[in-house]
Amino acid sequence: MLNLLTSTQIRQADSHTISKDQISSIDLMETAAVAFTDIFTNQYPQKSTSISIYCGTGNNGGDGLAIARQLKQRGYSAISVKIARFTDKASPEFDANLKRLAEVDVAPVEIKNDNFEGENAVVVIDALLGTGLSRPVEGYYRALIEFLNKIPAKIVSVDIPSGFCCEDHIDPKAAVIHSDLTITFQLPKINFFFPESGAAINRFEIADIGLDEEFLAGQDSHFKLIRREDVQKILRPRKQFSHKGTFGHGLIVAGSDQTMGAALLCAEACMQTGAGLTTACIPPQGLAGLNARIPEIMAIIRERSFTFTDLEKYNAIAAGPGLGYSEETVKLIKDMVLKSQVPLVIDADALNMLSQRLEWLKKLPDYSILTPHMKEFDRLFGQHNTWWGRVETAKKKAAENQLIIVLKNRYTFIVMPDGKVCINPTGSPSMSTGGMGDVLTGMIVSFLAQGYEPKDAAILGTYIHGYCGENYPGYICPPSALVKNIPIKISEIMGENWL
Ligand SMILES: NC(=O)C1=CN([C@@H]2O[C@H](COP(=O)(O)OP(=O)(O)OC[C@H]3O[C@@H](n4cnc5c(N)ncnc54)[C@H](O)[C@@H]3O)[C@@H](O)[C@H]2O)[C@@H](O)CC1
Ligand SMILES: Nc1ncnc2c1ncn2[C@@H]1O[C@H](COP(=O)(O)OP(=O)(O)O)[C@@H](O)[C@H]1O
Ligand SMILES: [K+]
Repeated sequence: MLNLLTSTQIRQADSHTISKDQISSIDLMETAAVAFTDIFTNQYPQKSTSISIYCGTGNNGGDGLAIARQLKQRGYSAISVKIARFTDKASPEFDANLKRLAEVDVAPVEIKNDNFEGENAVVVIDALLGTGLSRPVEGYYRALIEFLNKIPAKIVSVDIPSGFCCEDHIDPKAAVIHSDLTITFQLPKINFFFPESGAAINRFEIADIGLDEEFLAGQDSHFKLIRREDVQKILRPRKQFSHKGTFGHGLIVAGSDQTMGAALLCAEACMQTGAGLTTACIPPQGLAGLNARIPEIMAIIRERSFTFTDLEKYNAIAAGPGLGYSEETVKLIKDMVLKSQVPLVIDADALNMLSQRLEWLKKLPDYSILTPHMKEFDRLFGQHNTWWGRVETAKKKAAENQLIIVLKNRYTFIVMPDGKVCINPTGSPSMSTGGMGDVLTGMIVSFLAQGYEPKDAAILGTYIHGYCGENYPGYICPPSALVKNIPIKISEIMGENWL
């Protein structure tokens, strides 16, 4: 997994690379400017595009000046450079690149107060402030950021949107550039994955600047980004001499009168993800629908006051999707919490029951997996004002109770009992439609049934769920369509290894 680092750690990686590779800071800046320009010119190939580059006087501004020179040398003809000269301080690399700007025919304009001239460029490159941000942005910088956010130009930020805080709580009132594209150096920054960054980070791309990989991987960090190769390493091919018993039996306890679809989606996801057998425990009204829609699934009919007498025959159990919240369902889930010998996947209504009975947290089998969305999470662990706060609480609760918490969002956080937070990069807004979470639960329980370790099942389920959704060729991805794609998408990820 990719180790995600704080700004301080990235700065240390800069210094380490500079001393280890015996390159100068100005050379590293040049590499960064070239890497940025390569991506930028791919996005905006039209050389007549009018581009205004706003530079601060630190190293982010230094990058901006080097990028201006690069663009001009590559034939971009309508380049203007604006320097926000709000203090007398300037970094040596900024000064050096300002001198080098004379190599190309660009005369920078200095901005010294908030008397900004109109801006008509089609693209603005934002090189005002980078990871050196040490306090909230106020005064002229704030005014300039607010001014740029109002103009119609597309904004491409260098490294981070100016004013962006790379880790810890995000202040919604902070002045920050609203970028259309951020071209970030070496690693995505931790807060790129937090929903509050949505206004500042629409989309990001990574520019490799050659920092020492071993040093980056060796830094202490809780945050890891899941990559395709991690998932490929975990997935096992299905063996030749196998049979349905090889791939486990998943049980789905779900469904009620008005939400039977959740049970069907969850059970089908379990089957399509590869469990050898899937049984859905549903009320009698659901049986005809289940048999008609998914003949592969077996059913246990849940009459009033039903309890399990044979829980041990299942390799993995999920509870909650569309289950309903009644005295009987509470009794059923309590019984499972107390009796199950295997980790449970707890979702939806079962999570809501848990939030009223927090004493169950300690009683759940170790490595059980909770899959809350934001509202379910807050119902469980209290109201939170920030996602950073939510992740901190999740780390604490996962450790205290030896649980895995899959906190769902655009980039789902999988919080492990050891405090590690694995961030899932896959998924798309086409997946924001009811029933999507039920599919995720079915996929996770399926991987558990097949014998994957709980932490691997959570990673595989979440990554592949998002992968299926982001590759769906449509404006929305209906969960019932996603489910049908799962087997093809798993073999696509596995490549030649799928059999
Ligand atoms: N050699 C290196 O270290 C490299 C640095 N790079 C660039 O350097 C950037 C970091 O540069 P710096 O550390 O110079 O920092 P910045 O360019 O982000 O900021 C520099 C100045 O802004 C001041 N400042 C901080 N917060 C402020 C605020 N709220 N309001 C007004 N002024 C504020 C600081 O005191 C500092 O003088 C990265 O984001 C990246 O763009 C890249 O060129 C890669 C190589
Ligand atoms: N914009 C998005 N980008 C990526 N993934 C998304 C997006 N919207 C929803 N999802 C994914 O879809 C699932 C929705 O789960 P949930 O809210 O529990 O849905 P439901 O309760 O309707 O089944 C989560 O796994 C979430 O990560
Ligand atoms: K910037």
